[in-house]
Amino acid sequence: MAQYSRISGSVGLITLKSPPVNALSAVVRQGIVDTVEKALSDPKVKSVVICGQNGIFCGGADIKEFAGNMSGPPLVPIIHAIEAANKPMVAAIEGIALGGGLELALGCHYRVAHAKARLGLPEVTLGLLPAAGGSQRLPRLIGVPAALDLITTGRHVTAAEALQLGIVDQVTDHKTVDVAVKLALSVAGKPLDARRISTYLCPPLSALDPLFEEVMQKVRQRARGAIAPIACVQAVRAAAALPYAQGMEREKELMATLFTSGQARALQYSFFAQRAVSKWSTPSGARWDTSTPRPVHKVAVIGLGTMGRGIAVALAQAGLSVVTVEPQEKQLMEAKQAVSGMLERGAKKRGVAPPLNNITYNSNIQAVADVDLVIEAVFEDMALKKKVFQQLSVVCKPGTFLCTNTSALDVDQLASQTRTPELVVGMHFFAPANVMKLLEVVYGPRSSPQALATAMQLGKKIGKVSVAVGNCRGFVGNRMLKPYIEQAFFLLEEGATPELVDRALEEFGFSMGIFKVSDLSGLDVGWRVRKGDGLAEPRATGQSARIREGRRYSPLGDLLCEQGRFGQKTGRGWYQYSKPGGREPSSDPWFHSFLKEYRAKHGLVPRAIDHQEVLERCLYALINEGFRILEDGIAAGPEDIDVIYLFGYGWPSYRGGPMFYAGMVGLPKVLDRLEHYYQAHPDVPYLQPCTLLRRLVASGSPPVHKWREVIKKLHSQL
Ligand SMILES: CCCCCCCCCCCCC/C=C/C(=O)SCCNC(=O)CCNC(=O)[C@H](O)C(C)(C)COP(=O)(O)OP(=O)(O)OC[C@H]1O[C@@H](n2cnc3c(N)ncnc32)[C@H](O)[C@@H]1OP(=O)(O)O
Repeated sequence: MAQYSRISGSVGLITLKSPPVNALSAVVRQGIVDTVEKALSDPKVKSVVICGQNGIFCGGADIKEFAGNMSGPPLVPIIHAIEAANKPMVAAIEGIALGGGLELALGCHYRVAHAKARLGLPEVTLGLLPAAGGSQRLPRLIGVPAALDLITTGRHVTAAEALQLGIVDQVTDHKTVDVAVKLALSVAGKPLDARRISTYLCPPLSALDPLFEEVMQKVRQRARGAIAPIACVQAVRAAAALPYAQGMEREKELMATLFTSGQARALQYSFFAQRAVSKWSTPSGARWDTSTPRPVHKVAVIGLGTMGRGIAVALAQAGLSVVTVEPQEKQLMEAKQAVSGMLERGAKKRGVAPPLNNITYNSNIQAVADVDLVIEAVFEDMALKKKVFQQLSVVCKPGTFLCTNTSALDVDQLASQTRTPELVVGMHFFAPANVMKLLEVVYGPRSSPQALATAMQLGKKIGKVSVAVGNCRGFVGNRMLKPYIEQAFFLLEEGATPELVDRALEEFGFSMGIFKVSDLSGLDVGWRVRKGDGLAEPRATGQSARIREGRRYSPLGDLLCEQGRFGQKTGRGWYQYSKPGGREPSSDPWFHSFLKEYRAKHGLVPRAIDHQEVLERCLYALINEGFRILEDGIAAGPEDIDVIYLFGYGWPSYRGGPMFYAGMVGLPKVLDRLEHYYQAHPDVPYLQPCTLLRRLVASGSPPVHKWREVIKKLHSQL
């Protein structure tokens, strides 16, 4: 709703009231219509201030409404009425003015922002464009290049930047509403024509066409298949080229296409999924709202390899006190230099002082005696990790949470090395740990709800999207990756090339195909794991060379590693590079003839494989494993899996995550294709459709937000 009052004798004050972010729901929009009418018809009122309650101006349109039938008064005429008013309208912006919230403010004749406010048009991140006049008013106000930047990226700007760009007229450290009222009093009765942004001409550009061509090219490259950024450029182009009314028509037309698109649905789903994962629960009944985290001020990081360094940086940047431990003096010194460099570069980017003093460097594990929480990040070796946990159990003060950054090992085995297994959880960061947003927080059967809640809270504090997951080999992300990679290997055996597989995946929207990713992260990583599992040993030639434990196995990755081809770091992998450490992959004739020989040796007759098959086999195998994870209770819901893939594995955001994507494709189709491929490859268990998928299809393929009900029923029957 919106509340109306009159203050300082002649100022009408309209307060948006719709917690938590004063989104413009139908009720709020109706409230604005009613209160604006009241203010304009009250002869005592000479000017009007619009603000939001609880220090928040407005978070934009109510995103929840987009999924249903939109009712209530539309926003565009409301903003037109405000701009056309014959009394000065002033927006008092505290907290945030985003999307429709900023568009509402742009309809006002003046804008005052609090110094801590953030403003932006983030519609593009929801698969939309600013269709309440934002795409037409912002370029008229701040010029085409700056508007293109804000609208196509959706980035938020600070009040200071907004002032510099000309989005707001004034920034204050004091009470924003008081300052806005003062301004409203001072401009009462003054002419308003020059304050109506829709009447402005876009600041002229010498070469409009080349500019838009250049921007469009850049945006297309960055968007990698997303349609909203393209539509945003087209809408701004209309602002630059057309009179306002025609520009608004174009804005509406473009929005109509986006509004009903699958991409918008996916992006809006992922907005809510991101928030849903913070409301975690476990099969044993622990929940986010009944578990109290303990405050964490001082954290230790054990091991300063690549992961440990990134974790230390992330913690220090969030203002935590960090104790690092690296027993090798030389490694310790190198790490100190590297970490300081990372902190300095990060601080320079953010325009703050580097938090160098937040970190101490130690070679003795005794240094962690008084920390609140430890994150172990030593080499991925169970025996080594067990030793560290035994030591931690002795050295740390009682009550210290002990976390491991393992990417796949059994958290419970590590917990059993300590006297307090209830305080042990996994905190699985993704490389580079100071950049990647994802954190898998892994609870074992003995982890306490408080330990889980504390790790989740710490993740949030350091800016991660944290997802609580159960303990199993590879947890959620890496467990699902296994069938995906396996299919990619099989496709090479059957006739595909790394180039073909990667192209199909990149056209789908991944920034890199699986073979390029494998070259980047190092083929030896998977090789070590396979060797540890007893899979990668040389076998006799013939049939048995491609069978392990009764199932189909491709030794292609092992064979490359045996040749010392570890990817980018050795300059050779699935592709070749100009030098060891080179970054630009190019097709490698050696690999192609090796593959040819390999197929011939194993009697494999290559066939034509198209993009469709690549996508179906790689992605549906991954999705099938996702269903198994849900079945096993390792992830609480499809949103958890999707958020993990969106933030940790480069899944294209406009496809919503693998589980959402399965729903978009249609569960019956996914089931049908898996059945087809399993029939063709009965020695590949990952292709066998799992029970939950079958159950969902049998229950009419409900939408993704209803899957939890089916999962619950399935669990109760098991
Ligand atoms: C044939 C078809 C024709 C089509 C024609 C269609 C016509 C339609 C025209 C409509 C034109 C409108 C144009 C305007 C569009 C928009 O405005 S889109 C929305 C733009 N705004 C945003 O993207 C902001 C989104 N929110 C955020 O970024 C953050 O939430 C925040 C505001 C910065 C606050 O962050 P934080 O403090 O970290 O809190 P959160 O946990 O993120 O959020 C708290 C709760 O608030 C909910 N929420 C936030 N924003 C919205 C919103 N805009 N709508 C609904 N709900 C919102 C969020 O989900 C959290 O909820 P809970 O999890 O339940 O607590």
